[in-house]
Order: sequence, then structure tokens, then C-alpha cells
Amino acid sequence: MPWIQLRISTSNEHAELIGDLLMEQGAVSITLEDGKDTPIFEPKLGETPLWKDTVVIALFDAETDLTPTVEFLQSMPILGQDMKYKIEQIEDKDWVREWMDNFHPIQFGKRLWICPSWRDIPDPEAVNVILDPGLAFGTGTHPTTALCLEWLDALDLTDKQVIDFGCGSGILAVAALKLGAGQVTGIDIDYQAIEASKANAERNQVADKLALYLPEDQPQNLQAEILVANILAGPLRELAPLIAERVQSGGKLALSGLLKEQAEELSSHYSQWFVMDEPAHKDDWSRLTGVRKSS
Ligand SMILES: C[S@@+](CC[C@H](N)C(=O)[O-])C[C@H]1O[C@@H](n2cnc3c(N)ncnc32)[C@H](O)[C@@H]1O
Repeated sequence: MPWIQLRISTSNEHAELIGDLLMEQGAVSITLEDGKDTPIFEPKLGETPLWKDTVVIALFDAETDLTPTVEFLQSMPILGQDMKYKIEQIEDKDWVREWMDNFHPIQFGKRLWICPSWRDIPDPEAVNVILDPGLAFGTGTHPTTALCLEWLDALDLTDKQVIDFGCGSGILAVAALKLGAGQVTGIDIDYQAIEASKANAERNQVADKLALYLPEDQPQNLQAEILVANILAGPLRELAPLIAERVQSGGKLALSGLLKEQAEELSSHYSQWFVMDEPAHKDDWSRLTGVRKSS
């Protein structure tokens, strides 16, 4: 079905009200976009901050006459006759198909490949993870996932016990198993992540070695030789005592999901329990690694 979209430049104060009014005018969806290049990396819990210059994008059925909607918005004092807007025709595309067409097999480190389940495997001799992320985070294209995959690839995981905190699509958990881990525990707050991890483990014939839990259900005495957690700096800080408890003495830790400027502070916090290495970086993101001290 073809669509038209109305883009209105406004401020963070008025964006939500304009979005609500456009829904009342028959828009089928509203998207808010950064009007300039001002990224918001890690909002505080419960906050949904908007950019100072925000563009409200309203999608309408292509048959809609937008003249009355534009006139109505121009009559509002917060927009007025000078309202900056644009009307665009949207090509009718199959967005899922488009995303699938753009996701290709990627190599991480020396041995590991992440291969979308709908693609051919480029190197059958490699360690191949066949992946469909479904609705969960984790395709390998994000720098934080890439940093964790490279770390796992460089370890000898043979028969090791591994914990994947914040397992998302299960990409790290399944990669660890394909790299030889004996048993992996994946934990996530999102039930869809648990489902996606289970499906990906089955796809890779390693489901019998993957235990999955919501945080409240994880076993009390759970411990592993290796723990990887790609979450965000805030939760990683809060979870630090629990994460430390989960790693055996001499065991290895990797944390990602943190920004470069957060690396030093988080590393120093974890140094209570771990001998920390220098951080590794990719784009704006970092990975911290360390070895558990004796408790
Ligand atoms: C950035 S994604 C990482 C997914 C995957 N491990 C990867 O590396 O691509 C973070 C995941 O952590 C989960 N998460 C966030 N806070 C969490 C918490 N406190 N405990 C467990 N999982 C959490 C999210 O639901 C999400 O699936």
C-alpha cells in the first residue's frame, strides 16, 4: 500500500502534542526524529528525552488530502503560518524484506561467522552461527556485539561454563557454544529475548546446552568460568556485585554496551573484584575485560 508522509519541524516541547493532533487527523503512525545531529545515548531510567530540534513525521494513506491538516496546524499558535513542513510520497516497500536483503554473513575474529538464517554459508569449515534475531537485539552489526564476539573467538572455550547476561537474540550464548563451551546460561529481562535465544539455539543444534532465565528465576548459586554482559553502563554498574558473585576465582569477564567516556569509571568500579585490562574500543563504544580475583 503506498503512503504519504508529512514532516513538521518543531521543538521538543511541542513534538508530542503535534503527534497526538496528527493521530486525531487520521495519521496511521507518528515518528519523532532528530532535527539536527544531536545523539541521545543513554537516557535515565523512566526518561524519554527528545532532541531540541525535533521533526514529527506523520504517515498517512496515499489517498489522504493533507491540505486541511496543514491549514489546521498552521492555525495553531505554536506552529503558525511560518510552519516548516514537507510532504513526501513513500515508495511502497516490503521493509522486512529490505532489512533481510541488507543483512549478510559477517566474520568475527579468526574462526567465527554470524550467518543470517536466509543466506548461504560462505565458509562451511568455519564456526558458523546461523541467526535470526527475531524481535531481540543482537545481529553482530552493532559494535558492542562485535566486541564481545571477537573476545569470545579469541578464548579457548572448550568445555567451559559461560554466562551471557542480557542475552538478547542469543548471539553470544550460541557463539560460545559453537566455539566449544560445555554449558551456557543466558539471562534476560525481556521474554522475547528468551524466546529468540531458544529459537537460535535450536537452529544451531545447541539447545540442550543452553539454559535460559528471566533474572528473577536464575539459580541462586549460579557460577561460571566466563561471563559476558552486553547491557548498558547503568545496569552494569548496578549488577556489579551480582556479576562478581557469578564468576569463579580466576574466571574471565567481558562487559560491553558502555560508551568510551564511561569506560574508566566502570572499570575502576569493577576493579574491586576483577583485575581489569585496558578497555577496547569500536566507534563510540567500549569493552572492558578482566580476571576475577580470589574471593
Ligand atoms: C544490547 S542487548 C545485547 C544482546 C546480545 N547479548 C548482544 O550482544 O547483541 C542488551 C540485552 O540486555 C537485556 N537487559 C537489559 N537490562 C538487563 C538486566 N538488568 N538483566 C538482564 N538483561 C538485561 C535487554 O533486554 C537486551 O536484550
